Amino acid sequence: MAGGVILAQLALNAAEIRHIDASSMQALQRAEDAGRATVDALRRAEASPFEMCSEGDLTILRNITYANSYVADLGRIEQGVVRCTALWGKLDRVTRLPEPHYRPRGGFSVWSHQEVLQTHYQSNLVALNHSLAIASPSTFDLNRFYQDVSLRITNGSGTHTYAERAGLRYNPSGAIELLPAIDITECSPDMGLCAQATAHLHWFALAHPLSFFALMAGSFLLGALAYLLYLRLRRNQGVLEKLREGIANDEIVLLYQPIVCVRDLSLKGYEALARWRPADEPEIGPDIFVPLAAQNRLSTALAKVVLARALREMQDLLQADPALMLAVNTEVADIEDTDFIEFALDLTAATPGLRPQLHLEVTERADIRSATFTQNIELLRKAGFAIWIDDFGTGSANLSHLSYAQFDGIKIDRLFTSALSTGSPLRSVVPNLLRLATELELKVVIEGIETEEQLQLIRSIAPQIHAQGWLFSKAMELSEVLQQREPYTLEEFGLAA
Ligand SMILES: Nc1nc2c(ncn2[C@@H]2O[C@@H]3COP(=O)(O)O[C@H]4[C@@H](O)[C@H](n5cnc6c(=O)[nH]c(N)nc65)O[C@@H]4COP(=O)(O)O[C@H]3[C@H]2O)c(=O)[nH]1
Repeated sequence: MAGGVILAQLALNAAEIRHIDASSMQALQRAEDAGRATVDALRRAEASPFEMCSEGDLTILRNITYANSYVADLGRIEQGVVRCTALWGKLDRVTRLPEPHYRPRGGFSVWSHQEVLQTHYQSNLVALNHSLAIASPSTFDLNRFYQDVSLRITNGSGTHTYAERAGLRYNPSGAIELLPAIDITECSPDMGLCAQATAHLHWFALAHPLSFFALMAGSFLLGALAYLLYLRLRRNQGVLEKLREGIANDEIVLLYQPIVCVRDLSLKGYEALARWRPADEPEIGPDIFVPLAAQNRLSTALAKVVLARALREMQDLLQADPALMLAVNTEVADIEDTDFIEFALDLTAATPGLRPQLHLEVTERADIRSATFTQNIELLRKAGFAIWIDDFGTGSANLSHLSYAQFDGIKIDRLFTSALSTGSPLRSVVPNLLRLATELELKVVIEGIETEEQLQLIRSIAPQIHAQGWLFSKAMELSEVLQQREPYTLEEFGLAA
């Protein structure tokens, strides 16, 4: 904010200095014009062939005066006495001129009009031999220049002032004069004239109060925005650091949601769903921390702890029932990461027989298609893992995926499941996806079964597929899974065998 005000102040003062300089240049130009015109009028008057103050002479003086806007009157002087003027004619009263105030080069004499005639206005008398020019008060016309600048027209040495005018101020009260007055003088040596312009520099805040307050408000807003941005970055960095520590310190726990066969509702496996339980803080859902990890190169670290924990917690169940599967979520970036592939192979090196029971579900959060992805899918499948495409049919996981690599199955997103029993235009998507899966020999799990009606519909279309959803169970704590509840029955859900 202070920087903005200082810049505005500097800009204002630079503009003011240019303005003062321009004022003195303009005033000097006017003074030169007036000087030349006066000299010209006097020389022409001197050239009059008529007797001094005769009718002919007065006519000549009048004609010169009419044609010259800088000269108010032209007269004749003899031995220091004014004899006549074009305006007044022959003078009865003797008007004796005092000693000239100033004698410029070329035989001229200059008086201040006020000194000679005690007029209230400011002007000059200039004489050359027998001729006298009475300048008009507007000869130097200083009032036509910027009103805020003080102007003074002088002779070259500054001893005679031809005209002067005080400048108005932006800040007439003049309460604050901490800033200096700037004085710029321009001279014309040929004419023996100088123009001096003076003005005080102004405080931006007083000269432009509205702009000042707008600048203050703008700077304040910018500052506040920058501060908020800083806080946000710091908070994000804080959360990220916490997540990094949370992954390392086993704060990522897993819940398990059952997956059943649609035909007879027999239990086919579980999907491991991660939760972040930071110490002394409320649980955080995967919708928040999974994308955060994905955006900050923590995805693989997360995938590793999830896979390791899932295997550690479910190994006994899997070994007890080789038909039971365990789905674990991964990102495309994890599959592309050699570190994760090696980790998965090492982790299961002692129990390779469990690999076909481990279903790695791949979710794509960014559009990444690489040769590494395809190669690693092949590698994992060769090693025995099953690879599934998660959220199939949604924007990020679609048909084009199937061309990258060979997959074992697709998970149909719950978006389409909820459309099944409504008048939604998406209603036909599930039957179409099922046809496609059959053609491509892909296994299918349909997600998000919430109602008996949806289960019934699915059973009528594709009894061979598997399903998961809140109708059967929400994601459960490991302790519940290990209690191994009674198998689901068709009757339980109002279905006939
Ligand atoms: N409304 C409704 N929802 C149902 C129903 N049945 C299951 N769900 C929820 O749908 C999500 C299914 O998981 P997903 O599609 O893999 O979607 C997952 C997955 O993409 C991601 N995720 C979860 N755990 C992990 C993980 O360990 N690693 C990675 N990379 N992603 C994970 O977070 C997403 C959300 O997981 P959750 O919040 O646990 O949400 C789970 C589950 O609780 C239902 O009948 N109705």
